[in-house]
Amino acid sequence: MLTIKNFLKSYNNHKILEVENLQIPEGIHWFKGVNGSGKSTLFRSIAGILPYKGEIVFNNLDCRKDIVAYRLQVNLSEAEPLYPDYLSAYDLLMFVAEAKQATEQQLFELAENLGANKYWKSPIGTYSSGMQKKISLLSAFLGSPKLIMLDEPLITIDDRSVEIVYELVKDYYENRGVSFLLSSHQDFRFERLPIKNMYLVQNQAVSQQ
Ligand SMILES: Nc1ncnc2c1ncn2[C@@H]1O[C@H](COP(=O)(O)OP(=O)(O)OP(=O)(O)O)[C@@H](O)[C@H]1O
Repeated sequence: MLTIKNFLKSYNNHKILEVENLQIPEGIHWFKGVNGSGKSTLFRSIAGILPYKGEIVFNNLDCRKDIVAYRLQVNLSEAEPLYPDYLSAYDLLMFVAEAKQATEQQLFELAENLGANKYWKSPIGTYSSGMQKKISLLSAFLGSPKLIMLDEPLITIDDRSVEIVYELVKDYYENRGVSFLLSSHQDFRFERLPIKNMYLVQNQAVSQQ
């Protein structure tokens, strides 16, 4: 269970999002909203990457107080990942795997599944946007998270990879008890997943649909 209370996020004193009280149960949830509505800001706040006012608690772990334990349970794949050009995805993912206490077996299985092992030893600067996106998606499954946020998971990847992401989400949900927050600015992408709740990010607020 994810609880967000008295949440306020502003950039340069300009309010982006305010959430008085939102309880998100276990399951796969879909966050919709037009470009710039605040979906990435919300996900990055929940991931503990952005400062915010208020309280974010997942499974009794406070995002700011239980820093290490919280981050072992909550993973994020960024919508448009930015990585250093000179690193290889392999080096980067080995580092993330260690931080997330993932086994090499899990890392190698995910890399093979997504086809990332075919190119991951080359520098990231040589990758297409879809190849980078797959590295970001892969990194979000590492370790033993209980909540995975995939921000615009289907943009830039090909149809075959979309199928693989659907299968991974279903597998981690059904067999590992992982909950998911998925975001999309489009209306039609996640119907084939067992979506529990839909939320709309709009007018600086989040409402359940
Ligand atoms: N670092 C920043 N500094 C100032 N404003 C920002 C910053 N990051 C985002 N914003 C603003 O916050 C608002 C929400 O942006 P956010 O990226 O969260 O939206 P989004 O719903 O994820 O959009 P998209 O669907 O285009 O990815 C936008 O108005 C954006 O301009």
